[in-house]
Amino acid sequence: MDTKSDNQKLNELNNTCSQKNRLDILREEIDKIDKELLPLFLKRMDLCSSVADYKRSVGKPVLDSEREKQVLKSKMDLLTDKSRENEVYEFFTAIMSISRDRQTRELSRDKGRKRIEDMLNPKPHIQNPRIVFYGVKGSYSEEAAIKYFGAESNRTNADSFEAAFLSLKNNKSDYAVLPIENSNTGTIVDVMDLLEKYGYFIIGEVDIPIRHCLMGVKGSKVSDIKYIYSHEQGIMQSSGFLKTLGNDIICREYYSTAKSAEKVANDNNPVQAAIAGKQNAEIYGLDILAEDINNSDKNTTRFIVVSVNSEIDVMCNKISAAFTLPHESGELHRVLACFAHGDLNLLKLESRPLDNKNFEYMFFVDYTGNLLDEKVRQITNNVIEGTGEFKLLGNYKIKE
Ligand SMILES: O=C(O)C(=O)C[C@]1(C(=O)O)C=C[C@@H](O)C=C1
Repeated sequence: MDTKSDNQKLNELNNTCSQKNRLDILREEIDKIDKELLPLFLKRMDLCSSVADYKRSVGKPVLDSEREKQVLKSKMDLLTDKSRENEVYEFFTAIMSISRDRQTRELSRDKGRKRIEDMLNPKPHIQNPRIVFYGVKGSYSEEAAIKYFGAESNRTNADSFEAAFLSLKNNKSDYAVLPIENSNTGTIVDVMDLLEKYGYFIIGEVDIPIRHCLMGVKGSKVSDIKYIYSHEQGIMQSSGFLKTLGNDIICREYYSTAKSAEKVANDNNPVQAAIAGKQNAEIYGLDILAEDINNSDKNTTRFIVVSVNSEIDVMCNKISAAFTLPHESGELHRVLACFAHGDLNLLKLESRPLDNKNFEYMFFVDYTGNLLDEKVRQITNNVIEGTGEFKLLGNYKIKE
């Protein structure tokens, strides 16, 4: 057996000891430098926080690429040893990224608080309002508009979600009715994004049961159909039925369910059909080829009523918001604890991937409460403190 001599063992021990001492000495040096760096780093961050205040007051964005280039170049110019350029570049790039994150967080908290103030500045509900709904005549949004405002209401349609927002912006309409969530397929994020972009408010909601039908031109039969048009949600929500038609059918995503019915009627071709709500068959003169084809008979879409102004009053009992979180463990738990400790019931929590950050999410919440109530405002402010970006979307009355 190959055993080590005592000398060998002693040498190894000495080596380890001296190596360990050496490491300790080096680490002590690092600690000393870090001690000097720390207050400087904090001071720099505080200055960046003041820069954020300035940027908010003049409406400048956080990122200033030109300034960042300048900062990096000035550090490169200071270097005599050019072989160190990369590490210095990375060091200052990281510092500026941290300061940008802090500025963004601060500005977004201010925005969140400002949004609460805006919400507390309500306007009275408009009598005989002009309504804009999404899609063409016969769309589920029109059905929702009728349910909320009545069959006699003054309605016009918008070809896209954004067109509906523009109609509000240009004072062509008083309220917009738009889909926000489907019980099968979840939140309609584009509408959420537009609410944020325009800074408008949800002032009400209405649920519409979705009962898709397959419809074609007069006299057509299911066996004739080769092309089926519908909104992507209509196709997704009827996937079970579509499978029974076999593989030869081609599904084509179209602007909306009602617009698909209109297209089939206009093309007047017996090989085409549309998936849309029953009322469209009558409106566009089509035959219903199959009824109630959606996967779930509980399929419901929630629509929101949007206004430029908040209409908060004492009857409002539901708050909708969206937020991001720092990507660290326990962050969501901390935010949810704010709702639990404040005794506010969380009605919905849904997460959606963020476009620009892989595997980071935007959380959508609905919770009970009225922001006229000081306690609810306090809890909402606590939530804002714990989140990255916070978007308050509305405070309104839960549908009857
Ligand atoms: O000078 C600014 O505008 C800052 O906000 C500071 C700073 C930095 O950390 O140096 C941060 C973000 C900007 O993109 C540029 C520079």
